[in-house]
Amino acid sequence: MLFRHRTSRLQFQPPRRGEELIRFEHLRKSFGPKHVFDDLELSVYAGETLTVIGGSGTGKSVLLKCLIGLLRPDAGRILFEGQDLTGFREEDFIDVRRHVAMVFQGAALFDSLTVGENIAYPLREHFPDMPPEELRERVARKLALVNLPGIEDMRPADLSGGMKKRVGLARAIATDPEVILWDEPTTGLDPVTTETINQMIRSMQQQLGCTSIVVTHDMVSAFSLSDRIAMLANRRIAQVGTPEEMRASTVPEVRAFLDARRHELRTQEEVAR
Ligand SMILES: Nc1ncnc2c1ncn2[C@@H]1O[C@H](COP(=O)(O)OP(=O)(O)OP(=O)(O)O)[C@@H](O)[C@H]1O
Repeated sequence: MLFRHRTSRLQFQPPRRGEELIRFEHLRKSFGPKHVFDDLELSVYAGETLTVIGGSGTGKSVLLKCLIGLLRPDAGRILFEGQDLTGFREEDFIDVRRHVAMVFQGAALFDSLTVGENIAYPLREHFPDMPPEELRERVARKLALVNLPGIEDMRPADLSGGMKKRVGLARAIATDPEVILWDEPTTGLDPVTTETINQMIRSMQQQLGCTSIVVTHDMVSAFSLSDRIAMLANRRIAQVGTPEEMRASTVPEVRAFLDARRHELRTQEEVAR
């Protein structure tokens, strides 16, 4: 069933898999004297999982925040489905965030609300007319999708770190976004929970056809999850390519970054053998 939502400036036609969905064009961003991006260019295609890697402070989180309007670029354009978001007002970004959902590093759940109320929150915001039974049904469906059925009445304080991340994901996908942004989804998790979260990222792509942009320090996850990997260095994208292309890279910044993490990646290959 379709529900009324606020008048939208964003005209969104779901793109076909493989079509360009997002383009960062000549992006510049500084904080005072600190230049984070200088003429950054990057395209993201519908249905792909793109991982953004790079050293600490290279602007991985800033890139995600610019896309959903939490930060504004100084110059350049961000095209979403061909529409330039840089002229959007704060209220226009509410609609962008219905299509592009961010799963925050710390899950960022409201502790005073139950799990069910946390997941219902964005639905109430975007679909004020949705009847309570439809709300309940959608919340239940999203919890089932993250393999946590029936925990609506629990409180965030009673959940493990991995469960919180999955509830954070259920809330992020409550509005059926086309794009999911993952900010360090596996940081601080043990290997088993890391694999569970990685499976979630894959299943969002396979079951829902979502496009994912993943920011991570975890090279093992980056290489196992991604259709493409983009590396940020020196205020721009140093290279973007498939995991195989990145492994074989001769771009100096990429080579140096990956060589410094050779041990992590070698261990992964040994485990895979
Ligand atoms: N709101 C802000 N105000 C001032 N400086 C900021 C702000 N947000 C980010 N920065 C600066 O921009 C740079 C890039 O930050 P960002 O958080 O995107 O890095 P990152 O690549 O995600 O790093 P990490 O891997 O350590 O999380 C950093 O130097 C950071 O201090």
